[in-house]
Amino acid sequence: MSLLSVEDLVVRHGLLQAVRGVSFDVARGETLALVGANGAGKTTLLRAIAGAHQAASGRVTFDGADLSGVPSHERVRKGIALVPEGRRLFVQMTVEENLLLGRSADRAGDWSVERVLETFPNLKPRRHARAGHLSGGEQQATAIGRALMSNPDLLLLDEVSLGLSPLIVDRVYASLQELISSGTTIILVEQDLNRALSVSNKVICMLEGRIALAGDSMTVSRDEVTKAYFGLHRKGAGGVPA
Ligand SMILES: Nc1ncnc2c1ncn2[C@@H]1O[C@H](COP(=O)(O)OP(=O)(O)OP(=O)(O)O)[C@@H](O)[C@H]1O
Repeated sequence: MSLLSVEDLVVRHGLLQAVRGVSFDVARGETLALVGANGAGKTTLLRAIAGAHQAASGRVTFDGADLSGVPSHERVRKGIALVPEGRRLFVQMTVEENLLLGRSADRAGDWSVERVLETFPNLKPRRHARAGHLSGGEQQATAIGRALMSNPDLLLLDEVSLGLSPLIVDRVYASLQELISSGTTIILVEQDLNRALSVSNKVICMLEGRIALAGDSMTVSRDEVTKAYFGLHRKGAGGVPA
């Protein structure tokens, strides 16, 4: 049975349909990369799964339970944790205090402040620093750590590399790789196609609110994804922009 099942989901911002009838499944232990151009609907889809944005129609089923009408804080209790774009840390609070907020879901599991600091060693010396004083990479690690502290079954990561230097992105991804190896189920939105394909088992490319391409990350070609990204696959156009 799938851990997450999304069926014909429609999500609106006012009159705009940002997600238009999207369906897919994620099995336990899988990593799904969501790619697509700006405005394709990736963030809106993640937020709808997390319950941060209400769907207009369709269904999200998690671990066999229909989540329709279930508010976001209840979804965290059920095991869905979102690391939002822009991190959204409490800047006046320390790293440790931000991490401990993840505990409010009160879910059983192995994640502790110590384990987060082991996973993200760059945070160790910053444990008592205010989040507002951290570098971008340290903030990102804190945001992921805070989500892990809820002992999630499903981790939703929205553009974790945004605004970070390539070196720091490498570090964040090295830590993510450990999470993936330990069996955490992840959906991640990533702009960098190579990174998205290398870290995931499955990839979905969104275009204007719809799934333009869904495939196996190992077998799908970069060209196919790039074409789907630009909507060239359905127009039958030949070349892929450089
Ligand atoms: N709060 C909002 N109010 C109105 N429209 C919105 C809102 N958030 C997103 N949109 C619109 O919904 C569509 C999907 O946006 P969304 O942020 O989900 O896309 P995305 O693929 O995550 O893009 P990005 O990479 O730019 O974050 C876009 O047309 C966007 O302008």
